[in-house]
Amino acid sequence: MSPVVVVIMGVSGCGKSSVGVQLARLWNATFLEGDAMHTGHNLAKMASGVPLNDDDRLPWLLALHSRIRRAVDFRDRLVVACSALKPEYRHVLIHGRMLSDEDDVASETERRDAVAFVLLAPDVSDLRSRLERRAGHFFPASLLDTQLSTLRFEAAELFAHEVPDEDGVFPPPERIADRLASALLGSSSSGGSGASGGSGGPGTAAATARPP
Ligand SMILES: Nc1ncnc2c1ncn2[C@@H]1O[C@H](COP(=O)(O)OP(=O)(O)O)[C@@H](O)[C@H]1O
Ligand SMILES: O=C(O)[C@H](O)[C@@H](O)[C@H](O)[C@H](O)COP(=O)(O)O
Repeated sequence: MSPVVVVIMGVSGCGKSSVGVQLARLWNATFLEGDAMHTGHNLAKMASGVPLNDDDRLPWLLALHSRIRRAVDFRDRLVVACSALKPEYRHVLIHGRMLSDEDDVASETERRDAVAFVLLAPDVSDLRSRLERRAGHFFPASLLDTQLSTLRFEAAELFAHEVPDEDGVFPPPERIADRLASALLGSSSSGGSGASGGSGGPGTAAATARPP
């Protein structure tokens, strides 16, 4: 199954919302801002400088899962901005529960293939200055380190992994969105899963095709 849902993931300030809005426009999808679905408790906790834990995040991830599930079932394109920092969290987004023994059965694979994860990973110095410049947001720059230490992923989980180019420049949101949209439109017209034509090198949107 080609992707129906794209989750733009990564730590705070990496550009999830900026890329997500533009990708949704180009790919003709609905955009869902994950932060809009946090509980008041979670927002207040982060605003007070305390990072969320697994228990705080679970209801939020389940709420996002129900939107993702509906999009997959109805094949309604959806782009979601969500930190999705751990493999366990991404599993909840796709399947609506934590990892379990049943996870490798064929029906689960189809659902997994319908959801593409795109990791945005600017340099830490870039992230820090973006967060320090971002006025009026509930998320304090002081929490960036906890986000970076919580983030875990394997290349095979990702549809694309965006990093700075060889000159250390992170691409603008428009360029990332453009490349993602081309890869997604290519993957749906060819009927295949994952991105096609990526070089696999750093800085390449859609560089990492999902394994079959
Ligand atoms: N690719 C980019 N290059 C430079 N600045 C960016 C880029 N993407 C986002 N920004 C800026 O970084 C800040 C955080 O972006 P945002 O999209 O809100 O990130 P997130 O949703 O991941 O927290 C904003 O001020 C935004 O304008
Ligand atoms: O899982 C979490 O700890 C939060 O979701 C966190 O990752 C998110 O980043 C904040 O909500 C800040 O919002 P932005 O990511 O949009 O800056």
